[in-house]
Amino acid sequence: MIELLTPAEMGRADALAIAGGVPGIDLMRRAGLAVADACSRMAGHSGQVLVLAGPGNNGGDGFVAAKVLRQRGYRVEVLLLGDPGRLSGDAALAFSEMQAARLTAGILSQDTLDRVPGQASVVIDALFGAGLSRPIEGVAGEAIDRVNGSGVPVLAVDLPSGVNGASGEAMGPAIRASRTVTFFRLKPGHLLLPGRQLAGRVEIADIGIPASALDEVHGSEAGKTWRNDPALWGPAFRPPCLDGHKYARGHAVVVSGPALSTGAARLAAGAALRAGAGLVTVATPPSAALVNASHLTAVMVRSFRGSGGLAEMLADRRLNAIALGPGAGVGDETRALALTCLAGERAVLLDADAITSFTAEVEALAGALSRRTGARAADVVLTPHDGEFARLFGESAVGASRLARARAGAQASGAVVVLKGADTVVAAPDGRAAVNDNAPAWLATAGSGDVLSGIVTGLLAQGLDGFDAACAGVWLHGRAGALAGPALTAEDLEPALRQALAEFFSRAG
Ligand SMILES: NC(=O)C1=CN([C@@H]2O[C@H](COP(=O)(O)OP(=O)(O)OC[C@H]3O[C@@H](n4cnc5c(N)ncnc54)[C@H](O)[C@@H]3O)[C@@H](O)[C@H]2O)[C@@H](O)CC1
Ligand SMILES: [K+]
Repeated sequence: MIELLTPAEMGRADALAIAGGVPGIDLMRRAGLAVADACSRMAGHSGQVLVLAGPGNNGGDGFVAAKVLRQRGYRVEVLLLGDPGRLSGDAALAFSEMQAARLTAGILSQDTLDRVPGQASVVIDALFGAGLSRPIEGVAGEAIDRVNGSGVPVLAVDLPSGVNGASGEAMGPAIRASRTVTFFRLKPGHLLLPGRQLAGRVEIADIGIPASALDEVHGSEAGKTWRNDPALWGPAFRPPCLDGHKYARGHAVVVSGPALSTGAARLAAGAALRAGAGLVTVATPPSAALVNASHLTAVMVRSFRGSGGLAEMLADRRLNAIALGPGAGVGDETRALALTCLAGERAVLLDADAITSFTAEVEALAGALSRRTGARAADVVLTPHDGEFARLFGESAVGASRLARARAGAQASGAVVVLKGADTVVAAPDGRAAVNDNAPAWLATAGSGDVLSGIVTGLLAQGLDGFDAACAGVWLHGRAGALAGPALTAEDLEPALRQALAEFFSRAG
């Protein structure tokens, strides 16, 4: 279940299920039951539950849950935002079924705000879900502030109210939930920040939408979106064959910076080797050759002079993946090296200074990419963090969500874009995208990005395509960070990567 559906796609999946003969009220009853089950687990055998219900179908799920919880013996209070007479469709039906079970609703207003959260041991947030269309204001916003300030555990229905399901952005006040029950598939807003933090632990409930609906709705004009998970890229990443040769696993090159900035390239090179590249060479300017050579053992060192020298080295077609950027320095020289890397039939990763060397000149980069030929023409990966992304693509892209920005960047450049952050997004030029959620906060440390570049380059050398290598690299990097644990440094990631790979291969069988 790694597909992510936007609220609009989810609405179409609901509609397809209904058109296929599953009544909408049945979907709502199953949704509400799943919410009631989650609430029972949170509240224990007894307790008081406050249900905040909105005017749409999210509120409808809340009415079903309220009724079920009441029947289970909980004390339940329902406060409805708006006029019950204006409820319509399945929500109106669920409201009357709740009333038939002798549970009435109060109206959420200034007069009833002091009952929020009152004596409740759990608050069910059924104000807004997929239908949130503007920032929450007025009494609903005040109720959200009161709930958030109370410390009472909150169970959100589908999405924490106020969170945009497509982007994870908080549109005005937003519920801070301890748990969220969503339906059929996760939404991008459950993984993108701040939505991920506001949703708490997310559970996915099956409400009877047939899997066939997924084929029709997942991946429309906006492209497919997934949670970054081994299920996405695992099939493309096989362990070495018993009768394999190291040359079959590629030869990665990492370009070193000058004498005083060589550590980044060595971190990347070590990670590329650990990720499984058969051979790894650090390509170094002559001034840094000695310092690189004195620190490297399994990784080879070769010196080159300027972009002409690098082009000569790269004439060896066995060098099938190259990384440039970590410690490279910003300027014309790095830019020329990047164009040299791109002008050949090999996979290329550009990071850090290599990206910044194209500041506001994405057309120059895109032009070089468009001239690429051969089987690996599309295997170019850019790994910017937010600042580097803004420098390359300009401020205009800054307002959009990280998912939309990464997609726009991939489309504008023609490269796979890894927009790094706590919620790293990987996007391909054709619109495919994956959102990563396994990286611990400890991973934000000096040199961590260099290790990521190395892992991705090592995977590119083994023949993974740009999107798979980027997704796998980001996931393995996050997993290595989690295994290395608190207070990790970039040096700790390489041994932890070994453990992450061992885990992955043992699960993949
Ligand atoms: N048949 C279905 O479509 C199903 C829907 N389900 C539930 O239905 C939800 C989606 O229902 P809806 O599409 O009705 O949307 P919501 O219930 O999320 O909200 C829509 C209503 O809120 C109003 N609204 C939106 N933003 C507002 C704001 N900031 N301030 C005040 N009012 C605002 C809209 O005008 C509309 O009346 C899902 O999140 C899920 O919980 C589930 O019951 C499963 C089945
Ligand atoms: K909600």
